[in-house]
Amino acid sequence: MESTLIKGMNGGSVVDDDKAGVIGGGVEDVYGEDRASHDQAITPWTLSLASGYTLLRDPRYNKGLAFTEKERDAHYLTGLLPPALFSQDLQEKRLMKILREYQVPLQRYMALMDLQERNEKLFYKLLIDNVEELLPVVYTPTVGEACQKYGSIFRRPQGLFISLKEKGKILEVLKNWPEKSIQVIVVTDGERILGLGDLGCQGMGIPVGKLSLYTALGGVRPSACLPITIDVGTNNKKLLEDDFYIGLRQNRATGEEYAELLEEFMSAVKQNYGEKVLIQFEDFANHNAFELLARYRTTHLVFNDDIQGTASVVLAGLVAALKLVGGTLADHTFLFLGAGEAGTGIAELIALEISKKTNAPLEETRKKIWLVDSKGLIVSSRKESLQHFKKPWAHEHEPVKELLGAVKAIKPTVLIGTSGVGKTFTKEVVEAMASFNEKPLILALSNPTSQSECTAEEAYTWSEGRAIFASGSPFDPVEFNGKVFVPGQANNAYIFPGFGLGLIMSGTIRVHDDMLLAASEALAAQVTEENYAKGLIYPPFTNIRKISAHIAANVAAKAYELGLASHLPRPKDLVKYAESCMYTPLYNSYR
Ligand SMILES: NC(=O)C1=CN([C@@H]2O[C@H](COP(=O)(O)OP(=O)(O)OC[C@H]3O[C@@H](n4cnc5c(N)ncnc54)[C@H](OP(=O)(O)O)[C@@H]3O)[C@@H](O)[C@H]2O)C=CC1
Ligand SMILES: CC(=O)C(=O)O
Ligand SMILES: [Mg+2]
Repeated sequence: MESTLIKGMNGGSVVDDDKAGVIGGGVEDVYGEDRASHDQAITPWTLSLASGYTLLRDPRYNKGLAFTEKERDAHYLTGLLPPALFSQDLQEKRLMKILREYQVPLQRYMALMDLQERNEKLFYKLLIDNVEELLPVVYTPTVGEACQKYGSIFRRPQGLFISLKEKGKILEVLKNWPEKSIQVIVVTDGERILGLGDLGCQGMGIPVGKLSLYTALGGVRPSACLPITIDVGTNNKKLLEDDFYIGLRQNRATGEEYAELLEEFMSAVKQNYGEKVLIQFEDFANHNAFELLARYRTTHLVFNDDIQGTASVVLAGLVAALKLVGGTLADHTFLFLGAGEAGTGIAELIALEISKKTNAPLEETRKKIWLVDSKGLIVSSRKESLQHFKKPWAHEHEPVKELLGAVKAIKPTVLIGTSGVGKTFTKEVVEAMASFNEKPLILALSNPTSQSECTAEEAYTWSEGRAIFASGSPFDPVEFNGKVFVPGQANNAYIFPGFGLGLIMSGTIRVHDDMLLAASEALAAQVTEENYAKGLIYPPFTNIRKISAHIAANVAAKAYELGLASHLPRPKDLVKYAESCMYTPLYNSYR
């Protein structure tokens, strides 16, 4: 086969003629490319081939019918495409029409994954321009169903699979990944996928989905994102017996065997990608999650989204909600259903924020926060038998077995669901909240929708329209007594993309709790009077890139303040700098 060298961006054959382009999400396309987020120059596509056939199958550079006549000529594409020329906007219009025709959410998910595999820029343009419509497809709730059925819908592998079989050669496996300049890794071991439990290797849908949000919502370029699933087996009997299961067919490795694999992975990542690669732990079970975070937070740039990202987003919602319910955080009483990663992570950040604001010690500020787990209210008489992360919450109180009893005994102003169990905020629970609160604040955070502690309709109806409600997975607006209530989405997707961008653009080497508070503060500040008027405690996702830029700026500012940032000098205007770092999915022209 005769070789023809085709060069991309750095070969000088790509022209930025989209400089003035504006795409959705409220961020102007300053550079037409995401240059400022590059540590090194972009690797161009340099292919040896006889025709442009390969170019059409390279999702990073393929433009499909948007290749111009000149490009078709220059890149051996003539005849490989039908004659029509489509603009990127027309391509988007066509695809959105097709997507809307699918009745089944999983079909939309599969169509979007196919698009990502076929034409990356178009995929991200769709996602950014139609974020509210497509978020529930690439993310919760549909991604949950996709993970459950991953084996059956599997077409082409996405991300990197590292299994127990690769023990001793993880560095080699990392080197198989085609991209060398990685800035964010989202990694799972699949043991606690949303509220759906152990999905083993099929949890891969989560890192893939989270990273597509890193790009669409936070502007981190796709080539810098690496989804990883660590497969140590699964204890899900149904999957082990499923002919189409794609993972190792064995029970989960635990103890030393698990710890050694993770240690090798963490060392290999640092060796291969350096000190500044962000590793986001996602959907690990809590018996590993807390330990991994504690072990690696002083040696690596690590962030646990379920513990820390969730805490930051919920704190933002609570701070914003004060405008509607009044008082300061310290005036409120919090009750959680669920005392795992999300529950105790949020509780700790609320206590920290109150402590910072009031100068009261943490031990004191924790006392207004109560948690219920599967055995009932966490109280001091249970202390001995509690997991370490629950112990700080074992306050003096008589034992209470059920949530309803706890609600009646504690009389919280804020009720937060982080149990992973649906329908647990019953009519009686919501009515009790509404009986002693003028505006009960109710957050049903568990994902996906099937696991939500209650629906938006239930929260508004049972509280007679008085609840301020937000949920982990989205719900449609609800009409009650002639008034339309718009529920917010309390999901860590508001935080992690901007948070990660802030770390990357400042070259930060460690995550500090104050950065979570900084992210929270930035998000809360983005809620407008118009949002409050609708009862919203989060801004809509439509402007998420603008929001992410503000979060990134606040996080980076904190990193510089703490002396943890390495990109010097510090840019003067961090919001503008964050925006200039963001990847935009507009096509380049090829000479
Ligand atoms: N909206 C968002 O952004 C986020 C939402 N989540 C969601 O939160 C949920 C929990 O996640 P995570 O905290 O990581 O999970 P964990 O497994 O760490 O914690 C679950 C907690 O819920 C408790 N629990 C389970 N069943 C019941 C029950 N019937 N009654 C009372 N308590 C119960 C468990 O009790 P015990 O300890 O006794 O077993 C445990 O304390 C998931 O659905 C997840 O999708 C998570 C992160 C972010
Ligand atoms: C949103 C998320 O991270 C979770 O449900 O696990
Ligand atoms: Mg998660």
